Amino acid sequence: MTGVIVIRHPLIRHNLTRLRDRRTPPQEFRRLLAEVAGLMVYEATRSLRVRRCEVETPLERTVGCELEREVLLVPVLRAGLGMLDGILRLIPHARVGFLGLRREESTLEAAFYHESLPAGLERFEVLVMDPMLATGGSALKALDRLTQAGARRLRMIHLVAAPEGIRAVRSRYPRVPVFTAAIDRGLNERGFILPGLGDAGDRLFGT
Ligand SMILES: O=P(O)(O)OC[C@H]1O[C@H](OP(=O)(O)OP(=O)(O)O)[C@H](O)[C@@H]1O
Ligand SMILES: O=c1cc[nH]c(=O)[nH]1
Ligand SMILES: [Mg+2]
Repeated sequence: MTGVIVIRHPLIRHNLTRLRDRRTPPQEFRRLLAEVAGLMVYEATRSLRVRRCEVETPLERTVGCELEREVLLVPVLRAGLGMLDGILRLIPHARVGFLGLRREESTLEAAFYHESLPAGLERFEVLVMDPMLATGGSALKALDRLTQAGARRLRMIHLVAAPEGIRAVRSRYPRVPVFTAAIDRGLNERGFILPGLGDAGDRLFGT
């Protein structure tokens, strides 16, 4: 599928398996999720544009490069928070915005309950993070809101994606790349990803 990048690094695959394991407790789940997110961001930011700049070394002036645009990280609450620290470790100068979305259990419809975004989203490279892409309803709401607020350069980063969610995002946002560590088989009747890893938010926060 074009625009969908499955990052299959051995360390990511190893840790993802630990995250899938039902016996992994919240403390370990949190650590592993942050670690995998950090490993994924290297690939997810590979195509960020840089521009030439000059730098003075202790010995002489030379040419280097710097990121062309500011980076904005947007974790989708709650589960996206589990990816934030791992990504911030690699992009410490990034700004951070938040979108709070909760999927209603019976309808699987996602509803907003929080938003905190900087002004002038046009100037950012926006990296939206959420470990789970299931029906795609939450991702679409997040993308709709961010584009409505002016974001032009967006990329999604997930841990586990269902084909249903990928199709939903790619059909409405064909130019937004989707990075994931795995594409799973599909959804069960309650909208959970199979085999998946269960409810990421609950496992992260022990609820
Ligand atoms: O693709 P979808 O069908 O919309 O499902 C995916 C969403 O469901 C989960 O969040 P949830 O609503 O459980 O909130 P939480 O992170 O607070 O647990 C997950 O973190 C995604 O945001
Ligand atoms: O499998 C799923 C689907 C939605 N949200 C989750 O946390 N897990
Ligand atoms: Mg949840």
